[in-house]
Amino acid sequence: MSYVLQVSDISKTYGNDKIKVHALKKSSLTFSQGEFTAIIGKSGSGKSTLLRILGTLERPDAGEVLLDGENICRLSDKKLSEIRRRKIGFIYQDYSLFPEYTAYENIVMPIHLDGRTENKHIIKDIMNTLGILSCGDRFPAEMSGGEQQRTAIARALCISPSVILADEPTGNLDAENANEVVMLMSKAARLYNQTIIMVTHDRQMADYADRVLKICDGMFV
Ligand SMILES: Nc1ncnc2c1ncn2[C@@H]1O[C@H](COP(=O)(O)OP(=O)(O)OP(=O)(O)O)[C@@H](O)[C@H]1O
Repeated sequence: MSYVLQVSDISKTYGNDKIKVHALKKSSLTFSQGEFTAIIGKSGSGKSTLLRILGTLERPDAGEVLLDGENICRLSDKKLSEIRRRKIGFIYQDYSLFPEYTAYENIVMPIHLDGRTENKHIIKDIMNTLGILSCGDRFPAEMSGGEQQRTAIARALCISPSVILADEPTGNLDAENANEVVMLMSKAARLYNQTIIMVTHDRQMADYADRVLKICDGMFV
């Protein structure tokens, strides 16, 4: 079976000779195409460290990460930024939208930054799926938190990345909006066969995922 992401024996240690924090300890995981995975664990268990390594924002001290079969731990910074642009979608707790651009402009920004032109039909289809078709001309300040996060999800989906990494995507939302956002992520994974990995504190949010992984002190249990 081929996997979108294959993580083998990765370790990450922070600190110096006196104080060492083993954030990840020889962790191995695989992620399949179209699978929506939730990663849960207590504060400090290593969730964000893993997501940063999968997102090529940090390198592990040992082990390897294969994205579409390519070891992303050994690539140059230039190649990594290309991979981030084309193969990885990011969703953050604070939405990270540009306030001076409309929802539509925010959504298509990664395509434009890559020097390409968007297919308007595909963008409209994604916006429709996420229930934000009517928000296209609005600025982030004119949208609710839920609408802003759905815009951020559309932005991640529109490049059809190999994987979407979502770090506490519901952290700033009330219960109703949080449920809706995660339900839509689950729907998008199915509809677009999109691999999504979500880190969350919230066990209830994790229930929407196809698979829940628990991390404890840098190890998956
Ligand atoms: N840059 C860093 N320098 C030193 N220690 C770090 C650094 N980043 C993370 N750590 C430590 O590594 C461990 C794992 O941190 P990480 O941020 O991955 O946990 P987390 O599960 O995402 O926590 P939270 O849910 O609070 O965000 C923690 O003990 C943390 O203090």
